[in-house]
Amino acid sequence: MTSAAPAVGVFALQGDVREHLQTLTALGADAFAVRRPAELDRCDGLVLPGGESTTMAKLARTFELLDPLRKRVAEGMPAFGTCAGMILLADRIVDGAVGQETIGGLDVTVRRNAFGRQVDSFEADLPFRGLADTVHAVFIRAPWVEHAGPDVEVLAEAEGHPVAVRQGHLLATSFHPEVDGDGRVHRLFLEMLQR
Ligand SMILES: NC(=O)CC[C@H](N)C(=O)O
Repeated sequence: MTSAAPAVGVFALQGDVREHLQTLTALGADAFAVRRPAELDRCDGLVLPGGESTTMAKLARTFELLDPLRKRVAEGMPAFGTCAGMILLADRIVDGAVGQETIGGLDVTVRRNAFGRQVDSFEADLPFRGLADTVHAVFIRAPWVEHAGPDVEVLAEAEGHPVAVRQGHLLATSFHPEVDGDGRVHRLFLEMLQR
């Protein structure tokens, strides 16, 4: 990094927080856990990890983070959601829990647990737009993008459905680049912070 390390929070009320913190730190970011609004205030950008999206939304509501998160994302703070994090960034959910809330911002409809129970978890090497080599993608009860609005750029697909998307300051993957990944997708996100 040429300038000061960007302050990148990882939503840490639930989910695979540690893997993201390690990946971001290895790439030179000032990475820290976000559990309170004051920690969110420090963020130049935010990662929403994998986990369980209904639980994450409920906890965010309980800990009075949901509305501050919506506000920061709506104001343009870069955010990167992986798996459950993608669901949290989506404007619309298919097969969500009744009344399931999201942060929103990404003009997509995501289908939860889309790849079906028989393949709850799988791995694939996927071409990824903007990256020279394929990305090793680990899917764990993953969503896919069922419908994407006109401003959404599809970066990767699996089984004919978008599994990595970008829209302006928002990046989301159905899979877990923080697990078994090489940091290239996180680096892409850190580049979005420099703009
Ligand atoms: N690995 C994951 O993040 C799974 C997401 C989970 N199926 C959900 O709906 O929240």
